Amino acid sequence: TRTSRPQRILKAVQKNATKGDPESVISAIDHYCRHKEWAMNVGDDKGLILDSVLTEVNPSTALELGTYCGYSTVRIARLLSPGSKLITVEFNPAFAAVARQIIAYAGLQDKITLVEGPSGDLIPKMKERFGIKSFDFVFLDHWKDRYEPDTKLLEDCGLLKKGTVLLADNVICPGTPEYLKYVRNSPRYESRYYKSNLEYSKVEDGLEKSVFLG
Ligand SMILES: CCNc1ncnc2c1ncn2[C@@H]1O[C@H](/C=C/CNC(=O)c2cc(-c3ccc(F)cc3)cc(O)c2O)[C@@H](O)[C@H]1O
Ligand SMILES: [Mg+2]
Repeated sequence: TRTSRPQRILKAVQKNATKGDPESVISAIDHYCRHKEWAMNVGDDKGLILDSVLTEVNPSTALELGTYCGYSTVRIARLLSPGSKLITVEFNPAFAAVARQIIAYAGLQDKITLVEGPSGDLIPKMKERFGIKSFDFVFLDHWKDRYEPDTKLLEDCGLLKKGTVLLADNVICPGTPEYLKYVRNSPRYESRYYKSNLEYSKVEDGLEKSVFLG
């Protein structure tokens, strides 16, 4: 096909959403992916859990691993208080290019810094490059076998503090067994599973919320 799936999602946003209105961008993507073609956005069902955890944490500094088209980026940034920042990491330039346009369409570019590159290289540079002391909130939604190593890397780089909340997508489907084992068995985390369903489907999936205890 001539266009990519992310490009078709962007077109659906430009056609059906209102510029500067994040809610309409979220709805346009959800409608397109539910009725036209599936895509790996966190989606509306798990999105409600993401919203409730975000409202509870009210992070000043948030990190997202795996931007893709920017759906959860917009979902997170729309709930941030004035002056709060979200850094999102994406290593596929084509996906990053679409995400930038969707973020701009939602009018949230001032709250979001999209950094292109692999998380493994970028996490150690967060302090020096972005003046981050630590993150209040981390959303993990990139390659599933990278959740555990990147969490350990965030710890080692001193980017987690007492009370930092990690929220991980897809802990059931496709599944993140090593990550679950790590956060559920480590004395340094208080973990809880939020049952839901895979985006735009009836298959079970869920989010794992893990609070770093310091
Ligand atoms: C190398 C690790 N570091 C990375 N650093 C920066 N960006 C990264 C990284 N990994 C992956 N990415 C990016 O994150 C995104 C990858 C997400 C991987 N997600 C999934 O595989 C996924 C897959 C499903 C799924 C579920 C059921 C199915 F039948 C089929 C697919 C559902 C989801 O919600 C998913 O999140 C891409 O944009 C990729 O370019
Ligand atoms: Mg996901």
